[in-house]
Amino acid sequence: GNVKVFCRSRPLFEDEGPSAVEFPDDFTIRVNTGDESLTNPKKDYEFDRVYGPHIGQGELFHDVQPFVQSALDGYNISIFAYGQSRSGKTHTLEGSSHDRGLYLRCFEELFDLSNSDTTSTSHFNFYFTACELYNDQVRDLLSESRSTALKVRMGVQESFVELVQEKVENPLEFSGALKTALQNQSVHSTKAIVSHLIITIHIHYRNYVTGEHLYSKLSLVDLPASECLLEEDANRDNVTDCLHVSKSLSALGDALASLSAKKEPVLSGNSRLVQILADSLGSSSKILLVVHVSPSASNLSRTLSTLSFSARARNAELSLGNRDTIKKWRDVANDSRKELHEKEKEVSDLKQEVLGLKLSLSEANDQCTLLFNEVQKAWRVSSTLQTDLKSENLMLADKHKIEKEQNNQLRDQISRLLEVEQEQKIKMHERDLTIQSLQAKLKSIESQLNDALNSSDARSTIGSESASVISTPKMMESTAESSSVTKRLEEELAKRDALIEKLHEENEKLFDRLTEKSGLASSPQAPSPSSNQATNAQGRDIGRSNSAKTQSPDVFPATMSQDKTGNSGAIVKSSNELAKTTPAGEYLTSALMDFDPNHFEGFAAIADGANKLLMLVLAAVIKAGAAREHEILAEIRDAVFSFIRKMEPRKVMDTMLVSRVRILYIRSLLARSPELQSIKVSPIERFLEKSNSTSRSRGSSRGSSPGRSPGYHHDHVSRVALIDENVQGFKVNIKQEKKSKFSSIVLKLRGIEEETWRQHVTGGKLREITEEAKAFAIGNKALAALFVHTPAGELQRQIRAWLAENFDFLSVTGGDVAGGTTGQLELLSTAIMDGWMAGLGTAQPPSTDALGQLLSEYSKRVYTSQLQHLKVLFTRLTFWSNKFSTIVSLILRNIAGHSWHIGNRGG
Ligand SMILES: Nc1ncnc2c1ncn2[C@@H]1O[C@H](COP(=O)(O)OP(=O)(O)OP(=O)(O)O)[C@@H](O)[C@H]1O
Repeated sequence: GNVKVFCRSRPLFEDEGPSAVEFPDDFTIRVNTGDESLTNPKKDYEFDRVYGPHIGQGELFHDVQPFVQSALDGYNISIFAYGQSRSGKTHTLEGSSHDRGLYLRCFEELFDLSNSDTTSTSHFNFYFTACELYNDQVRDLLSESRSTALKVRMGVQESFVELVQEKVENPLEFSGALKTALQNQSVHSTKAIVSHLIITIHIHYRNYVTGEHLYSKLSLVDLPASECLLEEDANRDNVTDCLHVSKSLSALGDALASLSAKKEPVLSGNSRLVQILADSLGSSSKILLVVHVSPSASNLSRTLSTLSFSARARNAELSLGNRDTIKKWRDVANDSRKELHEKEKEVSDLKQEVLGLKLSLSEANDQCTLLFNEVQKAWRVSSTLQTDLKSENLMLADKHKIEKEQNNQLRDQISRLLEVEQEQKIKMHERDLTIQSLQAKLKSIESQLNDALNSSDARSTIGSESASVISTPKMMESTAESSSVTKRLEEELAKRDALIEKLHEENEKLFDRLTEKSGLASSPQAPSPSSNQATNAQGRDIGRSNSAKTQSPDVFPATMSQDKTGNSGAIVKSSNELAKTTPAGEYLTSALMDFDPNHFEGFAAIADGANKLLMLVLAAVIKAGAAREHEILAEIRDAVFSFIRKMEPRKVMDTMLVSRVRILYIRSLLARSPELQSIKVSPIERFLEKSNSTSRSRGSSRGSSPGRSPGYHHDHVSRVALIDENVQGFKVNIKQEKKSKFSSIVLKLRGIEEETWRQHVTGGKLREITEEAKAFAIGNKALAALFVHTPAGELQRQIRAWLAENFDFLSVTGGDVAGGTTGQLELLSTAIMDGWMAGLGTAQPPSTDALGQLLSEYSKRVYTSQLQHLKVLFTRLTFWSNKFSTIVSLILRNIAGHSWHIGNRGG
C-alpha cells in the first residue's frame, strides 16, 4: 500500500522507572500490559519497521529516503510524526545541531538528488512553506517576516489556505527558512502540545525542451500529542483543544485506514488538517506515519493508545490470536534460515571442490606445458640433427667435387709424366746395357787376371826350365794384356774411390738431416752450398779415413753435423740416380720449395695448401708405380723433408698425410736394403689391449716377419733393439650397448630408430677411439715399425681379427644395422688405424715424429751396413791390386830374364 507505519521508541529516562516495551525483532514492539488477568499480558504490535531506543537519526532516514526520492519523482508525500508528548516527535523531525532530523535530511537529500538529475535543459525549484494549525486555525509561520513574498495555495478548492512560500536553493537557505518558521511557532507550551506544525517543500520540475512541468510536495507534520485523544480530565480550555485534536487525528486515522485498505479515502470536510493536506492524502500519494512511544511503564496506557491508533491506521491490529500465525511464520523463517545455512555450507563446500579442481587443472596444465616443451625440445634436436646432416652432406659433396677435379688434373699431369718417364726408361735401358757390357768386360779381365795369376803361380813352382818353354810372342801378348787389365782395374778403383767418397758424403748429409735436433727444427733452413762448405770439409775428413782420393766434382752439397754415435756411413747410390730429374719431380720439388705460408691468409688456408701439396706428392708417387716409386721419391726427397721440416712447427699438416709420406720413404728404403727387410717387428697383439683386462706379459716374442734374410751382423742387434723396446698396449675401451627403457622412450619420442641411434653412439665412440689411438701412437717407434713393415690392408685385417676375438658382440657386417652401413668391426679397426696413423705423423718437439725417427734410425743402419760392405770391397780390391802388382812385376822380371837369356844366347 501507499501507507507505511514506522514505530520509534526513545530511550528510557533515568527517573522513569521500569520499561514496558521490548523489541523482539525489527518489525515488532512488545508491550507488557501488566494485565494479570490475561494469559499473556504482553501484546505485540507489528509495523513496517520498529526502531529501538538506540537507533540513530541516520538509520531512520535510510528508510525514509525512498519517500524523498518519490517526492522528486512527482508524488505528493506526507510524513507524520505521531505520539504522546515527550515521546520524541520533535527529536525525529528537528533533531539537534549535531544530529539533524528529518526536516534537514529530507531537504538535503532532495537537493542532492535534484542536482544529479538537473541538466542544461531541465531544472528543479524548491519552495518552503510553514504553518501552524491550532483549533482548526491556520497560522502562516512566514507571513510576518516575509509579507511581500509570493503565496501558494494549499488544500481543497473550498477550504484552501494561502501560504507564503520562500524559494530555497540550498540546504543553508532551507535551514534559515526553517529556523524562522520554528521561531514563529506558538511559544505557549500547552498550545504547542495541541497544535500541528506543517512544513512543506514544494518541488517544481521544468523541462525547457519538452515544456514539461511537474509539481509535487513533501510535507512533514508534527502532530499534536496523542494523549489528547484520551484525556478527559483536562481543564475547559484544553477540552476544546483536545476535541479539535481528537477530531483532526481521527480524520487522519480514517484517511490512513482507508488508504491502507486500498480505498480512496473519505476526506472529512470538517478536519482542517485533512483539508490542507487533501492532495497529499490521495491514493496517488505516499504517506509515512512515524509513531513515537515512550518506553516507560508509567506511560503504558498512552503507549497502548498510541499503538492502537497506529495499528488502525495501518489497518492491521494484531490480536493475541495472531501470535500463533507469527510463531508459525517465525518457524518458517527459522527453517528458511536453517535451509539457507545448509545451502550456504553446501555452496562453500562446492566452492572448495571447485578450488581443488582448479588446482589440479592448473597442475595438469603445467604438466601438459612441460610435456609440450619436452616434445618441442626433442623436435628441435631432431631438426638440428637433420640440418647438420644436410650441411655435412653438402660439404662432403663439394669436397668430393673438388677432389675429383684435382684428381683429373693430377691424372693429366701424371700421364704427361708417364710419357717423359717412358723416354727416360729407354735411356736408362741403354745405359744399363752399357753397364752390363762393361761388367762383362770386367769379368773377362778378372778371369784373365786369374788365369794369369794361376799361370804365374805354376811358373814359379816349375822354375826357370818351364819359363824357357814359353815362347816370346806369347809372353809379349800376356804382358800387354796384363798392363791393360791393370790400367782398367786402376780406373775402376779410382771410380770406386770417388763413388765411396761421394756416397759417404751423401750418407752424412742424409743422416744429418734425418737426425736433426731441435736446434735445427726451431730455425729450419734449406741447405745452402755456401753455409755448408766448412762443415763439408770437416765431414769429408772424417769419412775419408781410408781414402786419399779427391772429391768428385758432382758431389752434392749437404748439411752436416757431428755424428753422435761416431758411426759414419756410406750408401751405395749411383751418381746417375742422383742427377736424374723428371718433369714431375721438378714440378713437385719447386712446388714444395716455393711453398711460402706467408702467402696464405689465415691458418685454415695454410693448412689447406700444405695438405694439398702433400697429397699431390703422395698421388704422384703412387701413380709412378712400384717400378719408379724410388726414383721419384729420391728426386723430391730433399724438397719433401725440407717442406715437412718447414711446416711441422706450424702444426698445420694433416698428420696422417705426413705419416703416409714418411712411410713411403721408409718402404722405399726397405725395398732397396736387405739389411732392413729382415728387421723383425712386434706382432699386432702386443699393441692392442682390452681396457678392462690386466696387461699381458710382453716378455715373449710372437710371430716374425717373413722373408728374413740372415747374413748381416747388425740384423740381430736391430731386431733385439725393437723387441726390447717397451711396447705398451693400446687400451681399446668398448662396451656392449645396454638398451635402457629410458633411452628407448627418448628415442621413440624423437622418432629415431633404435639401431640408428646405436650407430650414432658408435660414431661418437669411434671419434673417441681415434683420439685415444692417436695419443697412443705419438712418438711410438715400435708402432711406427709395425706400420712400415706391414701393408695397411693386412694391418687392418689383423686389428679386425683381434677385435672380433676380444669383443664378440661387435657386428662383422653392416647387415644387422639399420641402413646397411659398414660393420662395427670395420669401423672400429678403421678408427684405430686412422688414430695410429695420425699419431705417428705428430711431431714431438724437439724431435720429429715417430716415423721420422724410425727413418733416421733405418738410414743410419743402411749407411753403416753399406759402409761396412764397401770397406770389405775396398780391402779386397787393395789386396787384389797389391797382388796384381806383384804378379805384374814377376811377369816383368820373367820377361826381363827371358830377354837376358835370349840376349846371352844371341851374344
Ligand atoms: N530517540 C531519542 N533518542 C534520544 N533522546 C530522545 C529521543 N527521542 C526523544 N528524546 C528526548 O526526549 C525528550 C522529549 O522529546 P521530544 O521533545 O522530541 O518529544 P515530543 O514528542 O516532541 O514532545 P512534545 O510533544 O512535548 O513536543 C527530548 O529531550 C529528546 O531529546
